[in-house]
Amino acid sequence: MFYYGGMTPDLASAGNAEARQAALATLGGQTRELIDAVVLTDVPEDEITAVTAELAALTGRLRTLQRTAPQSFEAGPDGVPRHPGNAVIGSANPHALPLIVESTPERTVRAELAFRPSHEGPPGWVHGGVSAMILDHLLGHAAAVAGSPGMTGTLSVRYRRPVPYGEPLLATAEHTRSEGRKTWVEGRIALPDGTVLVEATGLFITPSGWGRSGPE
Ligand SMILES: CCCCCCCC(=O)SCCNC(=O)CCNC(=O)[C@H](O)C(C)(C)COP(=O)(O)OP(=O)(O)OC[C@H]1O[C@@H](n2cnc3c(N)ncnc32)[C@H](O)[C@@H]1OP(=O)(O)O
Repeated sequence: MFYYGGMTPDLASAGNAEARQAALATLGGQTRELIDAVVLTDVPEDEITAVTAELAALTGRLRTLQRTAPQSFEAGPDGVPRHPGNAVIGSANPHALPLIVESTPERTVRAELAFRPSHEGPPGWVHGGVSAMILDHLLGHAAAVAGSPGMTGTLSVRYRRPVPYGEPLLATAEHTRSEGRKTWVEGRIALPDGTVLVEATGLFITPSGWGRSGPE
């Protein structure tokens, strides 16, 4: 486990910290709804202007006290690692789906997901960079589950078919081999019937000084 710090000591204490994380996750979820509403809105222009003014006021309230350090990366009460600020899995990060990654007994990983309208790239389809980001994280998680946590060295993505948003999909990944600090992983995003839409292979490097759980 590693900890970036960033929370004041009183907030980091027990139940207080849990309640705060829950509140931040709720804020993150509401903001995701806002982002999609903005992307899809068709209200009249004067309403857009009025909402924009209200949002500016809300943004100002949140900016009155801002963290200067990243969110912590730590185990939750259920023992599952969590990183609320992460762009892929972070409950408190509106950019995150958030992806919920499960490990299998075979030490592979899987995540059920549905992209959002805000992930659009080509009209009606998901942006290729967003698919790559999801696979990057999932492959990294697979390397970690296999006992070789690391940073992405290379990521190769093959886009087989356009990826829809708003539909259930399944992402899976598994470790293929390791040599010293280098670990190769592969994964894919597929339709529920198994049709592969995007597949990726990645090389993850365990930086010197990291243990089997990440930075120490
Ligand atoms: C559970 C959570 C999952 C989270 C997943 C998140 C994934 C991410 O997004 S990580 C962020 C994106 N990646 C990065 O920012 C990485 C930036 N790069 C770095 O920090 C460093 O270059 C790092 C850590 C990859 C390698 O640094 P370092 O440990 O000094 O490696 P170094 O000693 O030079 O090389 C070790 C070996 O790896 C190889 N290698 C290093 N970098 C690369 C690379 N990019 N591509 C291919 N091979 C590489 C070297 O050739 C060497 O091989 P060999 O042992 O055969 O000679």
